Formats: sequence, C-alpha cells, structure tokens
Amino acid sequence: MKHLKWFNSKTAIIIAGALLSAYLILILTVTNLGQSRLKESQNSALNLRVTNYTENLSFFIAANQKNVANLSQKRDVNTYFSNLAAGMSLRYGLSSSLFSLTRTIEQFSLSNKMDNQQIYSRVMIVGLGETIIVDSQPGASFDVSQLPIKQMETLGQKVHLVKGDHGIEVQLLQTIYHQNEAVAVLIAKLNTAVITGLLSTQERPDSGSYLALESRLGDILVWNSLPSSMVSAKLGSVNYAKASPKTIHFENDVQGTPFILKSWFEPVSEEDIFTSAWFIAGISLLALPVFLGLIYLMRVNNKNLILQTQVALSSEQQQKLAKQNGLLQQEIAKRIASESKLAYQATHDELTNLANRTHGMTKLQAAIRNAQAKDNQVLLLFIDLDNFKQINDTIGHHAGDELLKQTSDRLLNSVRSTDIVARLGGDEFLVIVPDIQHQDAAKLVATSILSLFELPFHIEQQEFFVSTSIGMSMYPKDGDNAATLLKRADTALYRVKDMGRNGFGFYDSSMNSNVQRNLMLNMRLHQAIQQGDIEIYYQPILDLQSRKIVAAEALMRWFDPELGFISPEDFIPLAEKNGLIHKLGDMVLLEACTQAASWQSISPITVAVNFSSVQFRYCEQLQETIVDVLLKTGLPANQLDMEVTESLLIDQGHSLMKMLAYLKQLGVGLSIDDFGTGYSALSYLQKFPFSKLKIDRAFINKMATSSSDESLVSAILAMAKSLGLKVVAEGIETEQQARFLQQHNCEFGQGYLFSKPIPAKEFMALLQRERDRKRLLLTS
Ligand SMILES: Nc1nc2c(ncn2[C@@H]2O[C@@H]3COP(=O)(O)O[C@H]4[C@@H](O)[C@H](n5cnc6c(=O)[nH]c(N)nc65)O[C@@H]4COP(=O)(O)O[C@H]3[C@H]2O)c(=O)[nH]1
Repeated sequence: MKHLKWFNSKTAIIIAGALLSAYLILILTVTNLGQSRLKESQNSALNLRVTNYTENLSFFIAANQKNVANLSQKRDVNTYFSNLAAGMSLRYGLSSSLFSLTRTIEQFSLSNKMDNQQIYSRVMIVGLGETIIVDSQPGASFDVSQLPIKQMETLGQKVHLVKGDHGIEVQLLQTIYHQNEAVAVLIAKLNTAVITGLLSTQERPDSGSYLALESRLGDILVWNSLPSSMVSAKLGSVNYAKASPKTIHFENDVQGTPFILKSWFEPVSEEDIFTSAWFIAGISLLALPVFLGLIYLMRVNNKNLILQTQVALSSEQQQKLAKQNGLLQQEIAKRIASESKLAYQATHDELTNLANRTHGMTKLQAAIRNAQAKDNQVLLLFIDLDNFKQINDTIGHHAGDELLKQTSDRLLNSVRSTDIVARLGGDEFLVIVPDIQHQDAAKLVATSILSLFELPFHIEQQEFFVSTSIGMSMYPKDGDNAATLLKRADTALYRVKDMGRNGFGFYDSSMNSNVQRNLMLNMRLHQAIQQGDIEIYYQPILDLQSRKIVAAEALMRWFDPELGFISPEDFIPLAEKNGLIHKLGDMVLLEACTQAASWQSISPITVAVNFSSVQFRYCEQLQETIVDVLLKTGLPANQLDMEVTESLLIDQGHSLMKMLAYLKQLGVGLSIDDFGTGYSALSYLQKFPFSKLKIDRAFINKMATSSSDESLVSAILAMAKSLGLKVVAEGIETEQQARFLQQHNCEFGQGYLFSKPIPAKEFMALLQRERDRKRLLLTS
C-alpha cells in the first residue's frame, strides 16, 4: 500500500518528466536527421538536373556539328567549288551553282528547328581568302577577321565563340574541302535562345535558380528566377555576398564546348517545412510549461511527504536515535582519549615515562632557540650506566628494567624543575640544563648526578652498586643545534668510558679527529683481517739463569699499506669495541699453536698468547675453541700459556672461574700480564689459578733511575714467590736489568736485550741456532 502511494505521487511525476524529456530528445533527433536527409536528396536532385542540362547541350552541339559537316559535303557545295576550281565565271555556270548553294544554305537555316525555334540564326560560307561566298542574312554585318581561317585550314571543325553586340555568339565552324584541299569555312551561328531553352527545361519561375554558361569571353545568362536581391546588376554574375550561405552551387564542364555551366539554387527553406528549427524550438517551448508544472507538482508532493514522514516518526524511533547518539558520543570520547594516549606514547618512553629520544631532541632544540634569544648557554649531559649490559644479563631483564626506572626517578629528583630529563633508549639518558652560567656550574651538575649512583640500588631484595659515565657538550661552544650537541656529548662520553668510566668529561674539538682516525682504523681493520694483512710475531722469553729460550710470546703485527705500522695498543681496544677481537683472538691462537707445535721437534718451548678480557664474555665458546685448537694442532696443553690482564679479574663471573679451572686441569698455563699497572689486588691473585706473573715493562724500564721502582720490583718478586708464582720480567733492555732480576730470583725475562718480536721463520731459525750451539757444546 505504502509502495503504491509513493508510486502514485512522486514516482509518477518523475516518470512523466523522464518520458517527456525522452520524447523531446527523440523529436530533436528525428527532425535533425530528417533535415539532413532532405538536404542530401535536394542536393543530389539538383546535381542530376544540372548534369542533364550539360549532357543535353553537349549532345546538341555534337549533333549540330555533324549536321553542319553533312551540309559542307552536299552536292551543291561540291558543285560550286568544282566550278570555281574549273575557272568558271559567274556569268556562265558559276552563278547558277552559287544560286543553288545559296538556296541550300537558306533552306538549311530555315528548316533546322527545335521547339519551333530556328537552331541556326545565320549560316554562311566564307572563302579562305576571307570573302563571304554565301550568307543566309546578307544584309547583316559580319566581321570576317574574327574567324580563325588559318586554323580552319587544318582543323576541320570547331565551336567558335565571338563577342557580339548582344552578348556571346556560338558559331559552329566546318572546313569545306574540295579534292582534299581546304577551300572555305562553313559558319552556322547557333540560336542562343535554343541553347538557353535547352538548359532550362526543368526551370520554373518559382524554382529559385540561376544558370549561366561561362566562357573565356564572357557568360551567357541561361535562367534566373532567384530573388532580385541576390543577383547583381552586372549581367551574368551572381552577387555572392548577398547569396545565402545555404545557396546550392554547381559548376559543370559542357563536354565538347568551351563552356562551363554554373548554377545556383536556392534551397527549399527550412521555415517552409515542418521540421524547421523554429518548429523544434516551438515544440520545446510548448514542453516548458509541462516541465514547470511537473516541478511544481514535485515540490508540493515533497512537502507533503516530509510532513507525512515527520508525523509518522514514532517515539520508538526517537528513542533509538537517542540511544545511537549516546553510543556515538561515547565512541568519540574513547577516540579522543586514545588519540591523546597515542600522542603521549609517541613522545614518551613507556618504561620510565620520561620524554623519549624524539621529544627530548625537540626540547633540546627549543632550549637552544630560547638560549639564542636570551644569549644563554645550554648544557647537555649524556648519561650512560656503566656495565649495564652485564648487569642486565646477570640479574635478568625485569630487574634491568627496574634499575632503569629507579635511575630515572633519581635523575628527576636531582634536577631543577626547569631542567629536562629524557631517555634515549637502553641505558642512555639525557639531562638538558637550559640556562647554565659557566663550565664550573656544569661540573657541579655532573658531580651531583654522579653522586646519585654512590648509593646502592635495591632490586628484588638485592643490593647493586652501579656507576655511570657522563659526556657533556654546551651550546653555543660545541654546536648550535640539537643533533650536533648530542653527537659531541656522545663523543665526550666515549672518552670517559675509555678513561675507565665512572666520571664525566666535556667535549673538546681534538676528540673529533680521534673519532675520525678510529673510524678509519675500524674500516681498515675489517679489510686487514679479510686480506690476511695481520701477522703474528714471536718474542723469545728466556730462562734468565741459563739464558735459553723457553717460550715465545705471540704478538700481532699490522702493517697497513697506507697508514704504515699500527700498534696493537691502538687497534686492539678498537677490536674489543667492535667485536673483531674474537676473530683476531681465534686467529692468533690457531697460528701460534700451529707454529709452537712445529717447533717442538727443535725445542720443547711454550707459546704465550694474549687474551683480551672481552674474549671471556663467551667463556664456553672460548673454552671450546682452545680445546679444539690444541687437538687440531697437537700442541700439548702445558705448552700453551694464556696471558690475561688485570681487567679480567674485575668482571669475574662463575663461568669464567669454571673455565679457568678446567683449562688449568688440562695443563694450560695462566699468566697475569702487565702486573702493577692496574688494580693489582692481591686477593684477586689468590682467587685465580695463575701460574705466572708478568711484571710490566714500565717498572723494569724505570728500575735504573728510580729506586722506588727497583724496590717495587723486588717486592713483586717476593710476593710472587710467596704465592708460588713464577715471574716473567717484560721489557729488559739492558744487561744490568737482566742481572738485577736474575739476582732477585726472577725466573724468566723478555726484552729487546735478547730479541725484538720477530716473524715465525726468524724465530725458528733462532731456535735452530740455539739447538745447534747446544749440540756443539755437547759434542766438544
Ligand atoms: N719498549 C720495549 N717494548 C718491549 C720490549 N720487549 C717487549 N716489548 C713490547 O712489550 C709488549 C708486550 O706485550 P704485552 O705487554 O702483552 O702488551 C701487548 C698486548 O697487551 C697487546 N697485544 C699484542 N698482541 C696481542 C694479541 O694477539 N692479543 C691481545 N689480546 N693483545 C695483544 O698489545 C700490547 C702491545 O704489544 P706490542 O706493541 O707488541 O708490545 C709488546 C712488545 O713488543 C722492550 O725491551 N722494550
């Protein structure tokens, strides 16, 4: 029912409108089509008409030429010219033959008719000497010089045009021959009225046409029924400017004549026919009130519908709407909340709620801008917890997170409300002090932050001591944008870490060049390892008593083609940082053990290999490698000495102790290298299964000049004895040093006094020489 109601009102109006539009479109299309078809057929009908005219005229001219040709061969014509050729005079036979010829010509002129009109208005015979022999109108004037007599002597026949007093004359010329010689020309002037009649057979006074025969000499007006406004005063030409653009025009050649038939036709006026543009416009206009009526009906109908709908809206629907509205509002509120949460998350660190890297950098940039305006200085502190990775690995990630949270709390509590604390990620924090007076004030800030870490952290009922390192940079001294300040504070931080951590340092420009060199070395070190540019040299270690080689210390040598010799003291810390130390360490171990195994047949010497404390981070793997190498090379385990530095003792862990105990059990020796330079805590010495102690060359070197160093060396030697450790003295350069050490029961020594580190080949030669000397001594 509802559907029907709706259909009856609105739909019916729309359908009616659509049908009316379709109807109008149809009418327009059909009438347009009809008009163009009409024009086409009108054009072709007129074309056919004109073509008929030209063909008729062609045929007419050709037929008359034949007619004239026949006349020229008539007996009378022949007789006359025979008599003339025979020299007959007019007085005798010639006058009678001229008489008969004249009669024939006149008869020819009179008898050839068309539609009761004479075809030839004048017929004449003119001799080649331009004398008129016969003329059907003897009284009328005739200009013989117009005739192309010379041409006709060879031509035979021709349609000849002459401009006369009454317009263009058409003459049919025919050469008369006697005994194959041209003797005269027969001229038959065509009646123009016959020609124009022939070309206007289908024209009527109301046909709206204009036809003209155009020639080189001028036009012959054939027909004109065009309105006078369209034709110019000048005879035989149409005023084109005034002719309607719709005027139909043809130009047709009349075959066999020098004429072109030109024709203009006024087309059937569109206004006169049912399908004219006015008619269509009229119909369309008629449709307009119908359209307006429909639109009016639609509006009235719509209003009714709206009214009906409003009335029909039930209270149930209103309730539904209110409910949906409520839900929508809730949804919007939720979205707003989640958007602001997202915005917060985008700028803050989830764990500590501090500003994150991006937000921290934005704040730093803002502080710089502010300082620029007020001519202030900005301090940036880059804070990094020392050994956080190890702590995290040992106590677990959860406790690691707790440590970071507590660090963040301590930092927030220590800084001023105007300072900004941010977390860059991992264990890296930033503190931005937007207005710092001078560098001393900056030192105070850094000291107070360092002191925050003097108190232990309490995590999961355990106490932890964690130190921190701080790198600092300042605006405007070190840079004028956030990125540069951060980079420079980072550089300063690295320097602090290098210097032993738990401290602070300012950026200075010389750091940059160090960083550059380190970057370069870093890159080249990779290449050097790949290309096998790193060699192993061996320095002999001697029994100071017997002065015989008992061991060799394996030392890395890197000769870079561009940078020259690079000391292991430069590239090993670098390799420790970038992790290449594992690769390098494995390489030295394999090479040294291989060499030492091959030297066993010459002398049972030990090989001492340096191990970086970084290599012990993966104890199990390292232990596996050492055992593998010993098995692979066949070097007895007790012929390998591992040299470690004091730094290893600080980062001690359970797995390290287990590994060292295991290796000692195998027979591998363990030496503490560079003794005296670091912490040198005796308690550590006791804990580890060391077999040897190496006194750093710095003490040996200074022994001669400093009595305190001499007594320190004696004390180390005494202490080593009490711990049951053998001692190797490094850096012996003089015989005096060697003797002193020998006297103080130092077992072993190495140094330039005996030999510098040398390539494997040379070392082997050294061993061989020593063996040969021994043999010599034994045999002598
Ligand atoms: N002035 C002077 N120096 C002497 C004399 N006798 C020995 N030396 C030098 O003293 C250093 C002894 O090695 P180090 O204390 O283990 O100290 C080594 C060691 O800690 C480290 N290193 C060298 N090769 C390796 C390696 O393969 N692995 C590891 N982890 N460290 C290595 O680099 C350090 C420096 O090595 P080098 O430059 O080869 O320097 C060597 C050696 O050439 C002397 O009479 N006078």
